[in-house]
Amino acid sequence: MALWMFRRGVVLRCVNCGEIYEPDPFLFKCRKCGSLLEVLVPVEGVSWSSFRGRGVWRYRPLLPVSDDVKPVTMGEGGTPLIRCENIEAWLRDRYGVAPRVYVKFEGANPTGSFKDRGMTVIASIARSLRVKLVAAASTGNTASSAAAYTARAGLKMVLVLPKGKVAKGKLGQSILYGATIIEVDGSFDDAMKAVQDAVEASKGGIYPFNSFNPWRLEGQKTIAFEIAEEIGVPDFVIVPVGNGGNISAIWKGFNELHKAGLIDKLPRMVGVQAEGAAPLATAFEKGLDKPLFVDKPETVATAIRIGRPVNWMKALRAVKESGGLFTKVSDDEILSAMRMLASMEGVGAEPAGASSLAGLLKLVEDGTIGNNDTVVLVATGHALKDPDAMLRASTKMLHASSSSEAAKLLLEMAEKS
Ligand SMILES: Cc1ncc(COP(=O)(O)O)c(C=O)c1O
Ligand SMILES: N[C@@H](CCOP(=O)(O)O)C(=O)O
Repeated sequence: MALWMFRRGVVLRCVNCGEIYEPDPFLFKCRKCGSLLEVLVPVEGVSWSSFRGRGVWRYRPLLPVSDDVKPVTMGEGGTPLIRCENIEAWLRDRYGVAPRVYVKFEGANPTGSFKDRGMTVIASIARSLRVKLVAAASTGNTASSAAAYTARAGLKMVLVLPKGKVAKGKLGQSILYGATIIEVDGSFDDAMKAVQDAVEASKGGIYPFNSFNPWRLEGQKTIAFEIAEEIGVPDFVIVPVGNGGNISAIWKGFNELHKAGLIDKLPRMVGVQAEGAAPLATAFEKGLDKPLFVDKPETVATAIRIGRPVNWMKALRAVKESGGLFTKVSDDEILSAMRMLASMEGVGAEPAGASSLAGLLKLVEDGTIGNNDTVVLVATGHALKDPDAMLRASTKMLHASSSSEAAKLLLEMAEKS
């Protein structure tokens, strides 16, 4: 086993039965009950001054890989945490409520989404293992990120994508980075099943970069580290949820800081799902402790068009343990939030990314979030990922038949303003 790769004291634990395993980069499910695993990293002796440099690798003392592993990195992480004073003023005018609102803009990562945080860690592990073939199912962002990081690591990448359901920017990126692509007739959940089945049958011959691989999620917990280091612990962190990996990783990050004594409280985690793809939000609403899987998920937010989230247990636990909640938003609310974030704050997020703002509006309206609350919206992906959605979200254009007519229109506008 590749024990040299892992920090001393790191173990794997089953999220369901609690069984503990030695760190094994090829173990993705509990041998006893078949549930997913999580990585436990020792936090003793870690202080704020342990962290050096910037981005994901700044937090190396809390990452599970040993110092002998050479990172495959492009400077991912260290994304801007942007105060949204225009949205705050709008909320004050409209609802008489004044929370402090920040956006963690994950679109600023090298391939335009939070996935890069996970991929830098898992690509470093995979390169050290010299794996022969990497695979991932994707709604698009995992694909483009995995394709980029495997290209950089010199690894062979195969992506399984739901045919016709991946936003153009993401598909274009995946092609550009040189991955082999299998388009499957079916949904993301079908693509995911194909990867899980093939990984299991290959007995180590195919290495998965999806979030059922717990080592990948370790990179994503650095979102929590960056937020806490920059502004302390917010009252709410609002996260768009599809497969459920990211919200659980962020929650894990806050917990590690808490355990290390670096923060003295924890945030409430809010998961946002689209109405047409809400297996977790619906279960939460009904007080169930299992998801209500959706066979034909539908939403304009293609990144979270997922009916059978593999990390459902971790995601439900994150929300419940934190005293948080799930909420559902409609496609119209998502597109309107996308427009609002861009036109009021200059932050261009893809539909799934903007759904965190749509969630905030719901929770301000129903009184869950109020005065003096500090809220961080995780804007998970860049607007450029999905040009069709940008065009759907944008306002109508004026037309001029000549340059002189365009100049005339401009002058008329100047007179009126
Ligand atoms: C832009 C974007 N937002 C949100 C999500 C949902 O994250 P998770 O699947 O970890 O719940 C994804 C994909 O997973 C995504 O690509
Ligand atoms: N939205 C995701 C879905 C699958 O990704 P994973 O993070 O669960 O591996 C994507 O971008 O493909």
